[in-house]
Amino acid sequence: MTLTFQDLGLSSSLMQSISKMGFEEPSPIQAQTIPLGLQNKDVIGQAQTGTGKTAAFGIPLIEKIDVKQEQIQAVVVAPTRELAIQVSEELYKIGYHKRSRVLPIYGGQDINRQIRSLKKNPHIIVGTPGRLIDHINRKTIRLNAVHTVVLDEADEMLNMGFIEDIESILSNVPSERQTLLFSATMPDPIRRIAERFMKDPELVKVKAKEMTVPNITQYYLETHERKKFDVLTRLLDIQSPELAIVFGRTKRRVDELSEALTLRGYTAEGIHGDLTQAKRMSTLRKFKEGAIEVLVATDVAARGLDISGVTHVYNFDVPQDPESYVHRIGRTGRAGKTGMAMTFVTPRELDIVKNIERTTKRKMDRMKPPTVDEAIESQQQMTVEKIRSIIDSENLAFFKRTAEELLEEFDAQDVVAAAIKFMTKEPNSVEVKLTEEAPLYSKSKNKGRSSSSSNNRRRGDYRGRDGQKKPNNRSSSYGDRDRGKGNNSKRRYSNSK
Ligand SMILES: Nc1ncnc2c1ncn2[C@@H]1O[C@H](COP(=O)(O)OP(=O)(O)OP(=O)(O)O)[C@@H](O)[C@H]1O
Ligand SMILES: [Mg+2]
Repeated sequence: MTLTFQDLGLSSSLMQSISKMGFEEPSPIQAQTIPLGLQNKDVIGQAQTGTGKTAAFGIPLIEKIDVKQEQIQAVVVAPTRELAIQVSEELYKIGYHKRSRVLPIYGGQDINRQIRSLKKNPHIIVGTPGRLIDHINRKTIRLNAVHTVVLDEADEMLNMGFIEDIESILSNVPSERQTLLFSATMPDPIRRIAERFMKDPELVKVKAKEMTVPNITQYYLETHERKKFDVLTRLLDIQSPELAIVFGRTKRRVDELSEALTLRGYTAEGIHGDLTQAKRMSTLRKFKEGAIEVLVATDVAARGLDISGVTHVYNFDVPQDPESYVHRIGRTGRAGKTGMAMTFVTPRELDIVKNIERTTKRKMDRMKPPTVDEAIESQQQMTVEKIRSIIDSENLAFFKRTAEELLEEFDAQDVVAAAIKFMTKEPNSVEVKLTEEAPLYSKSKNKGRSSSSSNNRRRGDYRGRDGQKKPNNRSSSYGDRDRGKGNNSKRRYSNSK
């Protein structure tokens, strides 16, 4: 029998919130972490992307909040502003009926306004390390009543150079506390933090044969650097994703790709660490609302992002290492939904695919780059479907006389063919500029080569949050067989079974 949230002995106000959020049953990491959290045990949690780690710590954390006590009782530390916002929104929803107060605290926001918000006695704060330290130093935050600390995406905080800040935060909260740490990997510095600052932590590692969830179908396409862009646009035409994320290796790449896609008639925008906070937020908002179909991003920019409705991930440039592959494709196939991931590799990069497959213990299927004809064919197919649905649903009386006239003059087949041609998106060959990237060499072959995107790994990169997407009726006949399955309003995990 599967465990229910009821079995976990949650209070009625939390049960109410959880059911309003549409969660039917706990995900595996939740089933294991929530009881430990409620027993005040320290926990180190590791689980696949998109499997509900936020609620895994959020539910016990909020259960333990005493709303009558007007003090900060829990601190969640997250690597970026967008992630801090995303986590605090999820905690707000979980604590909605309990009326617990959550405040996100991050850099780039007016500090005086934050100080005023802090005076309103939030029960929980979710902050980025730098800004939390700032408030600790200014003594504008009182942490003496904190009984729970959560470190979310600890390895990412390490990558971003926050390790000392985290140590300093942990030294500033009462030692009689519970600490929960979530990390995709456990490099030594994180292990040391666990040894130094945690009490007998219980390791909750959701056993998964594979690092990636099974509901993402994974493909690789062998293609030459110069052909990648055409392959991408053909795939976009054929697969017609609802929302797609295209990953590029560098910031320049992201800028050039989003510009090139726009020139070719796609609604695309890019996010990376050099853009202003306001710009990144507005781009993410548009993407969540469906006003942008294609989001082009660097690895770090998209980490942890929980955007519902991302159906396709394209690795325009092969990812640096297996971990970044796992995080990239993990932007789709979240909460049990299905997704597709396509990784472009140049012939010299084929080793990297092998290496990823070895690490994730999952084979990628080979997909042949589509030809122009296939792209046109599928566009035609879409036109035909459009015509079918117009015939089914619309009153065409007004157009019939003209149709008769045309049919008197021409052969029926010619008339229909002309109409299909007119309605079908022609392949667009507007010239675009893309600077070539050198192939990435497999690490095992070429140790010590510095990573070309490491300059993206810096403070203040960002994430965003789930949103609703406008309905999109486009459909296609190729490559997206699983699309839309599982997008029902009840949210259920199927990837654990
Ligand atoms: N029990 C549940 N049933 C259905 N949906 C859930 C459940 N728990 C969480 N979700 C939803 O699943 C989505 C992914 O959750 P979350 O962002 O916490 O994943 P994560 O494990 O932290 O992923 P990442 O490793 O990418 O950070 C969210 O939209 C969340 O609301
Ligand atoms: Mg997360």
